[in-house]
Amino acid sequence: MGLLIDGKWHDKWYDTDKTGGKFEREAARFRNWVTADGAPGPAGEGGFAAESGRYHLYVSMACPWAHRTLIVRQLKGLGPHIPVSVVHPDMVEHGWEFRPDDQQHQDRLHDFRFLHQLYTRAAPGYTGRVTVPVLWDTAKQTIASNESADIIRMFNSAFDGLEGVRAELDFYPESLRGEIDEVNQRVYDTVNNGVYKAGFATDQEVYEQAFGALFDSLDWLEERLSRQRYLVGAQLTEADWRLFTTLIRFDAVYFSHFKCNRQRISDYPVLSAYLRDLYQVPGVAETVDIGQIKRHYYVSQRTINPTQIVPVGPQLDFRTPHGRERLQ
Ligand SMILES: N[C@@H](CCC(=O)N[C@@H](CS)C(=O)NCC(=O)O)C(=O)O
Repeated sequence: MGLLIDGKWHDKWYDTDKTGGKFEREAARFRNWVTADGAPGPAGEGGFAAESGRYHLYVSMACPWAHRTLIVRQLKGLGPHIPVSVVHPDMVEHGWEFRPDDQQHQDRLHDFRFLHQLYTRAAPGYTGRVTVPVLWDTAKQTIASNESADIIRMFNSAFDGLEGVRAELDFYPESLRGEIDEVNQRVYDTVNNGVYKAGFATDQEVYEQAFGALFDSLDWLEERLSRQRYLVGAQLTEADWRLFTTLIRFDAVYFSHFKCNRQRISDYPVLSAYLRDLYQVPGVAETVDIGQIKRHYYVSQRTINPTQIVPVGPQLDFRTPHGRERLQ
């Protein structure tokens, strides 16, 4: 675990001393937008046109932010157009890395050993964290984006003109944008990032605040989802996929490792059925790897789990009937 400073790797844990024990997530630095014709998007530069085979997606199966991009890639039918490389779940002294002797965890594009090499290829003097996901542009030889929230929006529409892409599936429909943005904001602050705020806190009060906000939001979601099948109504949107990647990790990791232990998702009747409903959407289960998820958190985050022992439980079964069709 570390970061690049002026293009050099330093092995350092997050510094929460400067922020009173609070974990503050660093903003992503590469914020260009892939668009259908290469016109500039809401941020960054133009010239990133959606072309088959041009972009390569780097992910970790463990990372909830990368997971969103894998789900939208899968559901939109972008697999044949955007190949993927998967880093090894252990993120230790060199940060995210590939394992040349392990088929599943190789850099299929550059044959790099470490993900930080990709960042310095894009920006030799880069200072900042080396995070997944990364959307690499083989034409410009740079990182198009390393912000998952942006990448899922690009995947949602920019590639719609390519063969086999499911243009009819829209996870950010115009008419629902206001409501989606509103839900995303609360879910991001208190749930997606909320579990990290609790888990990485180095101050009791800071932890308790994050814990309180997290469970207030989970209670709010439990109530909201008792009336409607999905977060903004009858239609699946990006808001659901953004929540899903935290919920699916919750009982296996966040409950114990991040001390988010007021209750498990399986103790919430509505949220647990909702989680199974999303898991059972065709294509989604293939993006979920609980083994890599557990391995990553318990082995990599040694300040929290110094023994690096990975717990054996819990028993999880997301395949049982969810009964949520009746809310349609
Ligand atoms: N804003 C980024 C955050 C990505 C992120 O923080 N990824 C984590 C993995 S779950 C990471 O790579 N962390 C490495 C680090 O912070 O050094 C996004 O949503 O794309």
